[in-house]
Amino acid sequence: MTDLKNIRNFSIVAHIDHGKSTLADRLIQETNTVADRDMKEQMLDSMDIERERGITIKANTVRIEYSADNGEEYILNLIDTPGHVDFAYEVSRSMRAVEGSLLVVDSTQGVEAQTLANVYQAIDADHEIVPILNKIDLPASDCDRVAEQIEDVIGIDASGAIQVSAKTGQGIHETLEAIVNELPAPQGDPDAPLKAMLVDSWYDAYLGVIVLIRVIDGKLKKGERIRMLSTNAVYPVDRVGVFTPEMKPIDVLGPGEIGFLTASIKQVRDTRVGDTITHEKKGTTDALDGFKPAQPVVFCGLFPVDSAEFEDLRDSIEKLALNDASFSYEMETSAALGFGFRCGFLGLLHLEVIRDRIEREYNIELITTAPSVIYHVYMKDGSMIELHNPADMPDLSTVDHMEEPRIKATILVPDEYLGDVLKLCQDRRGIQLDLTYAGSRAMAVYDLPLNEVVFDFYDRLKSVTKGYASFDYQMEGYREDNLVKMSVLVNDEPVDALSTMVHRDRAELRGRAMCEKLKDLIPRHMFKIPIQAAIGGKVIARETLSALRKDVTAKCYGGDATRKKKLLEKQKKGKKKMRQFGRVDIPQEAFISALKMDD
Ligand SMILES: Nc1nc2c(ncn2[C@@H]2O[C@H](COP(=O)(O)OP(=O)(O)OP(=O)(O)O)[C@@H](O)[C@H]2O)c(=O)[nH]1
Repeated sequence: MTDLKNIRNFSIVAHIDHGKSTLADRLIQETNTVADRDMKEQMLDSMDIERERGITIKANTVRIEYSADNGEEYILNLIDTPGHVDFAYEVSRSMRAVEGSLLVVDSTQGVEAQTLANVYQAIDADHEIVPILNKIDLPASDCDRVAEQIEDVIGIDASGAIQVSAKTGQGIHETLEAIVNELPAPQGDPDAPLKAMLVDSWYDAYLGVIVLIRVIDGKLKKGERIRMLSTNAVYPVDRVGVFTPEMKPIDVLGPGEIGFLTASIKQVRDTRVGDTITHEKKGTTDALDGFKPAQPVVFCGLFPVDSAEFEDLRDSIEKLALNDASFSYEMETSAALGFGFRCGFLGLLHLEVIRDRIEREYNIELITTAPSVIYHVYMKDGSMIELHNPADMPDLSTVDHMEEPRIKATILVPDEYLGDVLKLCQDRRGIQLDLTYAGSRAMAVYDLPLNEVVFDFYDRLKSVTKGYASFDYQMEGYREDNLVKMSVLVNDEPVDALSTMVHRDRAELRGRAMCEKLKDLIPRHMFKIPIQAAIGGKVIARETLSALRKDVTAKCYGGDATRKKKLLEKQKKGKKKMRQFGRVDIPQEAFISALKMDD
């Protein structure tokens, strides 16, 4: 057990790509926590997808031993936090497990929307904050300007900001010294009843569920029996340990320490992030401040392209859910797509990550239906339904009114692109709440319907600003609006997987755009195919896909058999990624592409 005054717990907050992971790697390397030969780039990003995409998804932790210039030995616990808006909830709870933050800002770029969102979370958690200006090795680095910006925009003192190059290692020693000298030591009572915070949990194929904890008071040893305060479930502890970053068993975790326990807990769902862990006997009854489980906000259907793979899909989804309590699923049947699952995600990135993993790790080709948010449908009889799937929309005559979820979005953008950003927000039914300037950049705050954002807002924002805008959001509750369900009919058959909720005023525009897109996406058939968008029974847009004149093999005159075979095979292959709706084959990509709006 380490003396409290020699422990420092911290996280790193930064905008994506400002160098958080590189800095963490460098701190680990400088203190020889990992032998140089074992040092892979981005030590903390352990999942393959994370490494490939260069994003940090799950919170990771490392314990660093550091001999400071004052001659004392310190334990520094770093909790790495995800950098993407979808995972804001994970950031907030990791923050509550530590006392300080390094605020990393790329000195060639400046403060971005994510920096703001994360640093406010750190301030909320009462953190001491050490500003760090990274990438000073680059010619475009401008530390004075960025330090001033940190003071203007965030409102913290940046005069002592440390100038660092996580690439060359410059400033790393100063950073370690600042962690020791400027961040506060944790407080806690080793003799009080055990009180530990459940920070995170995940599934490991060998060890079962691993629980990341921060001990507040008391001590935890292997072999003891613990109780989860929220459920009262009791488990015998098999192991306690720390991350170096490999898992290393230790005898006891004391106050102020961050480490893990395993306790033959069967699934991640049995552990609630933010929960209080204590001893079964003589434990504390005083739970940590309220925690709220992460709620999925975006829903979509996942169906196998090949319906024979349904059981494989079920298997993969169950396995993924074991490891990710914020991902929800239930079985769904679609008239068009057969058996599949309706799944809930924290946001679009989360959706993409899960979809990628199913396709890649389990080798199942998927059809993803239009993502939807949760609408509140108020019925004439006074009841309220949470609508997760437009296909389940009740008959309009029974509906009184509907509400949709709203967000508060913060966008930071260089002046010259501001006009395009305002237009984009306007087109997405946004209401401007605030518009301010910091240097040559504008900060726009908008109230926007979540529905208009989940699909491709971020992509559009990046494209109209050439990648210079940054964006962050938080949920703001529900508001009534004039919403309708738009169905799509292909060859007079409704395709439920293409139905979406839209604002009444935009339905025509949206419907027309969708029909035009589908006309390009659906291959021509031997017959004419009408493509229609409708609200209730009323058609609001229509396109016709003309018939194919000739058989693909017709020009072979039946003469060259191999060529004919080749053509047919090619056709078959093309078909594999399609699904049949009535007599029409619709390619997989149509389900997503048809919904992308080109504003
Ligand atoms: N020149 C230079 N490049 C750096 C420095 N620090 C980081 N980089 C580069 O900047 C890019 C982003 O760095 P990361 O450490 O992956 O950024 P991050 O903030 O962890 O990103 P997320 O994990 O997605 O949140 C990488 O290509 C790094 O090699 C630096 O000090 N100088």
